[in-house]
Amino acid sequence: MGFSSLFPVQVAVWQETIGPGAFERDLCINSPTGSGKTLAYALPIVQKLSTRSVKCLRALVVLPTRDLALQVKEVFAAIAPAVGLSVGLAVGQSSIADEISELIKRPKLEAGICYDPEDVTCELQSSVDILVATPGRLMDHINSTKGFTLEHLCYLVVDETDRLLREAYQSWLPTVLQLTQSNEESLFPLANSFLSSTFGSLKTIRRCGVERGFKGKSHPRLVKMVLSATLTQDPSKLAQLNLHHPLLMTTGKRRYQLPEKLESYKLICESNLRPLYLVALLQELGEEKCIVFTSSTESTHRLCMLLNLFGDLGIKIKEYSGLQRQSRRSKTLKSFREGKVQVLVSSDAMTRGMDVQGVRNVINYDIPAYIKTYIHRAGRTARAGQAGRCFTLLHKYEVKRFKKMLQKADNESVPHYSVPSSSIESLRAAYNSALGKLKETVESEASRKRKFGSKFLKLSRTKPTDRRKG
Ligand SMILES: Nc1ncnc2c1ncn2[C@@H]1O[C@H](COP(=O)(O)OP(=O)(O)OP(=O)(O)O)[C@@H](O)[C@H]1O
Repeated sequence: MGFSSLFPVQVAVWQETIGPGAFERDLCINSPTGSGKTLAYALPIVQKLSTRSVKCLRALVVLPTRDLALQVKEVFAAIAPAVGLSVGLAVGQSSIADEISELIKRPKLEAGICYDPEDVTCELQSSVDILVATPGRLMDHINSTKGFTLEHLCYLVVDETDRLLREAYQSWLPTVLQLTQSNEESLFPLANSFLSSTFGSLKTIRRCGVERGFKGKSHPRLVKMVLSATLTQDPSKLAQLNLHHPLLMTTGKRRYQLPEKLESYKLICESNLRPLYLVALLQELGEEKCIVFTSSTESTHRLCMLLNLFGDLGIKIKEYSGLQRQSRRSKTLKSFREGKVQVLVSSDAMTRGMDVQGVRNVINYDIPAYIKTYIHRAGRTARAGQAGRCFTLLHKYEVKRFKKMLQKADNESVPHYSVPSSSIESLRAAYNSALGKLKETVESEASRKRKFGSKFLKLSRTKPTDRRKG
């Protein structure tokens, strides 16, 4: 991967997981954004599994979003094949049939014999040793994919833990924990009957020893690693993970820590002039890659439209938000990675975990509501020991709240950043004209939506089959 040495969190996790006494405890890792947490768990898992002799699903990594899962899969894909391990991906908004054929090995067809997918007696095997998944699609496979089993699972990673614990996603966590509990350690004596009735054909109760590929070795339980840059230390929340003598590994005394080379600035302006200040700031930053965060998908959409109506700013600006289709988002992200787009206007869909090389600046167009949000947004820059800047646009009445919020991350003073008033004045005419055009665009969008809505309503009053097509 071109790395010459390990980052501190990678060394610390390696020492805790490899060698005598390894993985005696589950690990809770709280380390700043961009500090290399992905490789910190990927390396020991791949190392540990490198001696396995039978292919089956032994490591599961769960992440909250599809783009994040893709990113983590790439990290595993860079190191796992070297020791003969395969990595799979289970994420929403992609064909489940294609995914199943990637994840499950069909029995070899002998001449003249056809494979019957309904035949429950035929043994299906996993094609992958490591699976990177989002919770929804993971549950789809658990509930309905023949041959998909967590019976052999040795490692469970819950990345962006605090975010994943907040969202229940069809009870994915209790389900995974139930399915991976060995019989003798089961707290639920009725688990077998519960599972067989709840999950249909599922046959995935854990057995120890041979089936998990650790004959004669000392790993009878499922090892868990949970990580975040803002990991919760609330025992009642962590209890959901049923951790085994958990060990907290953290970089500093504080829960919230910003990257060392991050510089935070505040830019004070009147609320109605924020777009002007933003444009002036973007012009100053030139072609440096930048992410502008807003507080909602709606304001992301409008702000991006407004910026693009400003006339030729000489910067390519695109929207990235939960309002868009996944395919559109992925395309935008690719262009941003490749440098074809310089500015992304984003809702919080982008805040967690995304790693894009060369992002030098982050701008909070709206003040984040919580320090956690600030940390994850700002953490899209100043990654991997690089320098980066985070600007927050504030009304003067918000300054006190902002200061208090940043104190939680040990950031006592945030300097002012000012843009020359001449830049603001020179942009006024373009701003007024852009506002006019924005009004027209928003109205025409709304009328298109209304038309589409009434068409959809008409369709929905016809046959149910037509409705599905609509
Ligand atoms: N040992 C290393 N040497 C140099 N670069 C590294 C090393 N390990 C990881 N990196 C790079 O550091 C960047 C950040 O890594 P990663 O995405 O794992 O951070 P993270 O701690 O998970 O951040 P976040 O909390 O935002 O998800 C990536 O671009 C990765 O390629």
